[in-house]
Amino acid sequence: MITEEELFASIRTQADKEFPFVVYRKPGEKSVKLICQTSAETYSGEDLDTPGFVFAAFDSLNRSLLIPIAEAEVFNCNYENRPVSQPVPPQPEQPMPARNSQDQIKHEKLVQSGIDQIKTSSIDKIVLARAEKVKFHDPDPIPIFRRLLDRYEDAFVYFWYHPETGTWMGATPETLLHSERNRFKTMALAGTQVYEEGSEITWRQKEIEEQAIVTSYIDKELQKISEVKELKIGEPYNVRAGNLLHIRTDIQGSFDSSSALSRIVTALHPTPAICGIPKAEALQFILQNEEMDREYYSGYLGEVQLSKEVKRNSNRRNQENQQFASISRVSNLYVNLRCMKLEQDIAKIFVGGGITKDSNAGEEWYETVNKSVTMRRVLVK
Ligand SMILES: C=C(O[C@@H]1C=C(C(=O)O)C=C[C@H]1O)C(=O)O
Repeated sequence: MITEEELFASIRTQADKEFPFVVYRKPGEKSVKLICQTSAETYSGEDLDTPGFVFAAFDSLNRSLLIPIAEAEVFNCNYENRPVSQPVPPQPEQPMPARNSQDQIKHEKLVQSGIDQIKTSSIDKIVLARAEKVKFHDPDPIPIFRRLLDRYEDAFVYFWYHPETGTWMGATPETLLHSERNRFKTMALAGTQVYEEGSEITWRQKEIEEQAIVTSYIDKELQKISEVKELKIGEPYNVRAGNLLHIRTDIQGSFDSSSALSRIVTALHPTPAICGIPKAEALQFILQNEEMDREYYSGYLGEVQLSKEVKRNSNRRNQENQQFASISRVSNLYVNLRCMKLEQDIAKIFVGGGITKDSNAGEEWYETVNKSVTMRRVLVK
């Protein structure tokens, strides 16, 4: 364990060297982990077989990067969240985009073309995104990362740097895959509304359906993988992510061969929560129409095949509490949402939303503005 001061000093030292690193905290945990690569080398993370931390782009044709544990120093720190003043309803500290801005006109046009495409094709859902450029005042990324840690306890909060990708940060509510030994968990997350303290939560039919089609699509895709067994789909429930609420269904199962992990990830990514249904057609529409490179936004990131020591009690009589330690392999991958790329004094905040035949372009614009609040809030002086 290192102290908070040591943690931030180590990040600075590593950043000065311009060697790859990632520092992150998993949802609901106190411990912040820093993984510092000991060289500037580029390693590929495609196989999901080498223990390390992977950072994969949205478009699988682009490179997936890895910081291998064998090539890195790892530090852990118990981080004490500092209290945040949280105005209700939350007020973003950065100015919101102007009404009828160029960005708004452009995004609404894109969404409308998505709706038209859905109405005239076999596509059910397309997720369309944009990047919002926000100027920030303090070029030092560490205070921004600390505010992310303080504000978003229930998210996967990270700060990643690699010479190949530049600096990225995010606080994502979405798990792509957790796996331990031969068991895995994933989730279907969709539907968005602004969280308002104390008010009763109701969803429109459109949002309920949008989330349900994500669940059944994931179910169907996983069933196609022969190594996947014991698939269980939970009931949908509400989850809060910063200033927003979403509908979530938990999905779990087991697999019976070690190579199944990368097959599951290939089947899931890009999920219908960030790409669409059917996947190939939605992807093609996105790549042809979004007019931006998503880069690592809506890609995935996280721990791959890390060793975890598991202590198990022996069941044998007369050996009370005798423990056996064994090592299991654990992966924790998240979808890279509510994230931004930091370039000098400009933060590029990436935000998107799912479009179905019943969507409205104006509402979709506001959904992306609301989603941008997660990152705007931490870009203060
Ligand atoms: C695409 C994003 O979020 C995804 C899309 C959602 C939606 O369409 O309602 C909700 C949660 C996420 O699965 C994003 O945050 O950029």
